[in-house]
Amino acid sequence: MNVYSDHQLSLPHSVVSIGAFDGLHLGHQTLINKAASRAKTLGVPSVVYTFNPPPRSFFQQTQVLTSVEEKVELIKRLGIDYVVVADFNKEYASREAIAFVHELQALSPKEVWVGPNFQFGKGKQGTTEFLSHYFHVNLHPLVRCQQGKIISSTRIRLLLQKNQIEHARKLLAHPQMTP
Ligand SMILES: Cc1cc2nc3c(=O)[nH]c(=O)nc-3n(C[C@H](O)[C@H](O)[C@H](O)COP(=O)(O)O)c2cc1C
Ligand SMILES: Nc1ncnc2c1ncn2[C@@H]1O[C@H](COP(=O)(O)OP(=O)(O)OP(=O)(O)O)[C@@H](O)[C@H]1O
Repeated sequence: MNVYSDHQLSLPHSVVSIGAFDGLHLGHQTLINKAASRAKTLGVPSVVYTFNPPPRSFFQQTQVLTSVEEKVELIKRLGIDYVVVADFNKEYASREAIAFVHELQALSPKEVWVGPNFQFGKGKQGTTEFLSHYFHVNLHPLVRCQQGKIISSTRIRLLLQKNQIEHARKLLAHPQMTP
């Protein structure tokens, strides 16, 4: 698997999944696995486009669940061909949504896979609906835990704060943590 910074990678075709993916929890893994399986079916490379630090930690100083090294390692284990890790800083966050679209166009995605709550661009102005004007966007349903609650990095952070480590681990479902 090859790792790139933003604006470095250009591909003739691909399937791309996008997100902060902090923690690379079971919901993230399911989304990325789906995108990877679509890439195989279409015979094109799979790309994960992510951000460092996670935007929520940049703006709200939230706890970071996985270092960028851990996140890249976990993505590698999912059998992804390329990872783009964008430096998320003040300059990057102030880019318009259309600038992000132009960057994605360099990857020539046949399909883009995100969750229904994905937003991007300055002030979160870019919606999945906006993205779908430019790409074939597939919205993966939000993965839930056994009790039916949506799995999210925010929920895992809260569990860790409450010292519910085992529960958090179950939702993270990292390969080395499952028996
Ligand atoms: C070009 C670009 C600019 C962004 N600017 C902002 C911003 O101004 N404020 C903000 O809260 N998030 C911003 N984000 C982060 C997104 O809101 C979002 O957190 C990110 O795309 C990851 O999606 P996810 O949280 O669904 O994983 C930006 C993202 C991109 C790609
Ligand atoms: N439970 C889930 N099932 C499927 N996809 C998800 C799930 N949670 C997030 N996603 C998708 O994965 C990508 C990364 O999302 P993100 O990093 O914002 O996750 P999150 O867990 O919702 O984080 P946070 O709680 O910090 O907002 C986005 O495209 C998002 O829509």
